[in-house]
Amino acid sequence: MTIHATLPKAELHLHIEGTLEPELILELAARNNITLPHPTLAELRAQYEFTDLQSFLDLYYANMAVLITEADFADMTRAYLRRAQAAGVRHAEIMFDPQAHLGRGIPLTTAVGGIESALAGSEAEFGITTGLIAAFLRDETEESALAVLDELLAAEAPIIGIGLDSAEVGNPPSKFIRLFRRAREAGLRLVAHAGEEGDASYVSDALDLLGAERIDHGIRAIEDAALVKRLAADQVPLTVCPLSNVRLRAVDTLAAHPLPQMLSSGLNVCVNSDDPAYFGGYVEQNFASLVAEFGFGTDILERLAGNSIRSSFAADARKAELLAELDGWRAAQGS
Ligand code: HPA
Ligand SMILES: [Zn+2]
Repeated sequence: MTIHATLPKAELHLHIEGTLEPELILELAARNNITLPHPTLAELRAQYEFTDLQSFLDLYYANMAVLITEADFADMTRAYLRRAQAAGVRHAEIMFDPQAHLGRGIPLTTAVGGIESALAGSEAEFGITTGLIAAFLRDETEESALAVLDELLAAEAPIIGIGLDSAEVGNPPSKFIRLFRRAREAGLRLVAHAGEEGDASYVSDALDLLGAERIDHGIRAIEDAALVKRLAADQVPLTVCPLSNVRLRAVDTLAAHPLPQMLSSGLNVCVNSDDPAYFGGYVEQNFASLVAEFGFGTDILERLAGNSIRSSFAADARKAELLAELDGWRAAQGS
């Protein structure tokens, strides 16, 4: 195993629907008698050339059509956990898109039940502790999100928090103030995508208007020096996804990615895979690309992994256990 795979880490920015590999899409389509618009592996794979966030989202939502039964959701989730174990992931906080499934006529209980049945066995089977986050689609209305949140709460769905994803620009945090207030009152943790395609104001508004505890992406915060100072002072966690940013052209090249500048500005950044089946790599491949591009050494890898563990919503005892494992990893590097 490479050192990027042995590095003990938490993955905090992961859309479970974005882990559907093309092979599994075809397998589930066959199992459910669904005819796909791109029915062969070659044709399907040819669709994975994205020009921006929306061109990715169009395929991501279309491919979800193969998820019909609880077993489908469970198989997808177990495949991710198996792959994450090989990537050195020891704790995973997993987002899913309840509205995307409800919109296709799939009951919430099917999606949540299937994902949860895989998560329930994760610690024993894969050594990965987990948390489930319901992400709301920011291009749908706040009323829709509120209704789905109420349904999740009424069903006592095993979620630890809520997030905000999908098309960012034109759907700012101010649209979801009531949603986040209600989730906070229900005792849920709060995260939001911000500053992926949207400018730095999306990041500050997610903090100020929504009370987000963690920002997914946040890379465009770097354009606002005052915001960078604030994020550094408050050590706001930013779940950065380098290969995603390259594939969705949020940055021109990996060499142009702001991660090194974010690190030198003292920001609390960690590395994540976002939608690994779509963006060319799981989390250890994100680390490997960063090492190849920027020459990050053991100290930076340890800092990034430490940030991921400390920024997680895992219990304090679990965080302490993983930080001790990270110490052990560092010692084993002989430095
Ligand atoms: O990278 C993403 N950005 C926004 N919404 C998403 N939904 C799945 N992946 C993403
Ligand atoms: Zn994301």
